[in-house]
Amino acid sequence: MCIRYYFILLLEIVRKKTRRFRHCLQGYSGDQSSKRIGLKSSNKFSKLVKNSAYFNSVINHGVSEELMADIRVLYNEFFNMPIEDKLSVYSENFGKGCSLYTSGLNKTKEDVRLWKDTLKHECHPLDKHSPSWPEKPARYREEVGKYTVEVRKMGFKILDMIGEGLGLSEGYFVEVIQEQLMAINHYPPCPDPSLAMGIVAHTDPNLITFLQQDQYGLQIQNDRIWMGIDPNPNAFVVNLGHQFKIISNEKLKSAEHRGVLNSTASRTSIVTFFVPDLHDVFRTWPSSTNHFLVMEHRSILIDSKYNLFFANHVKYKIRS
Ligand SMILES: O=C(O)CCC(=O)C(=O)O
Ligand SMILES: [Fe+2]
Repeated sequence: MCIRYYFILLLEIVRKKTRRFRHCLQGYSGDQSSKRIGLKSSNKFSKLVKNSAYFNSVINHGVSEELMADIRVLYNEFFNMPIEDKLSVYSENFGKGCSLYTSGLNKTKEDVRLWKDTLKHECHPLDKHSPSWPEKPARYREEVGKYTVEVRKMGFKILDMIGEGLGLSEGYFVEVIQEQLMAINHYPPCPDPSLAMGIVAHTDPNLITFLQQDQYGLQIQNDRIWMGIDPNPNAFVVNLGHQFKIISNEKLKSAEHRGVLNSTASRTSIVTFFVPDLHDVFRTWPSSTNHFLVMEHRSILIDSKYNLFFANHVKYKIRS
């Protein structure tokens, strides 16, 4: 579906309505930006996450490598299906439910084109959401269902470890996490990667994100320098979102990241977002924990500006 954008992009360049991204031509230069850690030692994990503005690549996470590989194959099949097979889930109305869309969500306001197709849907509870998932490939619902359950287990294990560092009781996040969403971003090879972006610089607005990837393309910003994240297909990249920054009193940071393109290989990132209801967080946050900022944000968030706050937050910041 992306290919039609090529011509739009060329036209925009001619009309000087867009610019070239030199940084897209940079390659992956080693695993400088993420620390690879196992899930054995919770202390080590919470310390690392606390002291690091970086993403962390998690290994020994408990999700089987076989399942991760199957999911990779499944999504490659999905995105390579004929358009007619994908049309049943195609939608440009980003809301609840399952949708497949090309480029960004707000094309008229974008000042950069995103060279990607994204499939997104909710995951939990499974029996409520899986009937809206794609019917093809035929094993989609069964396999992705298994995956969401495994990722959920891993997610709460990691959250418990981080929670320990914040003084929260075990299982705290199970009580407040309301939504588990998946976004699968497919970036086909781009004839000229300097004309477009995969996904522009942003921090995730949710609590925590778990990302599986197969090719280089994900970068994070550190001290104003963009650095590549190791594309280890068996690791999960754990990325703290803006909600974590709020509820941790800014002890934890959410890193700005983006996805760049390449001209030879396609790339797929399989991303799971955990989203708590912040009302629940504020209601249940233990009084023994220092939560000055939680209190400060409560007034901002628990009112009519709540939606606006997140809408503004996800508004992409374009940097070249
Ligand atoms: O594709 C990637 O590596 C990044 C995706 C991402 O940041 C997102 O979906 O929020
Ligand atoms: Fe993101």
